[in-house]
Amino acid sequence: MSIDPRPTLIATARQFYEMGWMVGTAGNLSARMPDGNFWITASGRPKGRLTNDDFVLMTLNPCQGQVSLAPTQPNSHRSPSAETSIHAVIYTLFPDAQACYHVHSIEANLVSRFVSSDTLPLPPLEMLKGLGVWEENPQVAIPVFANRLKVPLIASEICDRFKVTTPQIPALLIRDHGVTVWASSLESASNYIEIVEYIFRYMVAARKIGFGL
Ligand SMILES: CSC[C@@H](O)[C@@H](O)C(=O)COP(=O)(O)O
Ligand SMILES: [Zn+2]
Repeated sequence: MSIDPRPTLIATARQFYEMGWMVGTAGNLSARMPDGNFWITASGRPKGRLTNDDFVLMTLNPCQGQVSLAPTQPNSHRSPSAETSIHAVIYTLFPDAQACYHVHSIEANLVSRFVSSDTLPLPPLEMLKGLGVWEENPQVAIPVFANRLKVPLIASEICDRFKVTTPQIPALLIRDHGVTVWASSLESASNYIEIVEYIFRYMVAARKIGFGL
């Protein structure tokens, strides 16, 4: 029997809420199960006060990259996150991804405005090792996508771009919206969120003191 990831997702959402990254109903978290289904936060639930009832089990249809409610879905009165299509694309493109986390921080939104292009260069910080970049003076950029009212449009733009160009780090930014990471475990996904948020805080602080990157 597989382990239910919901208690960990609840604790993680609470931690991110306390950091100011999942205020109100902002953000969504998901975890893939061994059978390929994934649990995702239900739409519009308060992320600092989630319960097991605030998750929806989804089935991934890898052929079409589409998702539907799993037949064994217990919380049928809940709708899945409005951003489920993005999680589905990540799980489809990255077979090793077991967790996908999306948060809204002030810093993520500020840095997404530092460029008008579709990638944002990151400073060559030691912290990048935590995202799997083991290079001296690494030249790494995070992909940036436009925010769109119709979330499946964002998902299909992510899919189209990542099918051609694999991102250097397991993270993407949606301009004026937030950051999404994916990882091979819940713990790593949590670490990745903390690391990208550290890098964004550094970038905002550096710009504040006129420190060129
Ligand atoms: C505070 S509203 C934010 C939403 O529009 C969305 O961007 C978000 O992250 C949460 O949506 P949800 O449907 O609850 O997963
Ligand atoms: Zn969002």
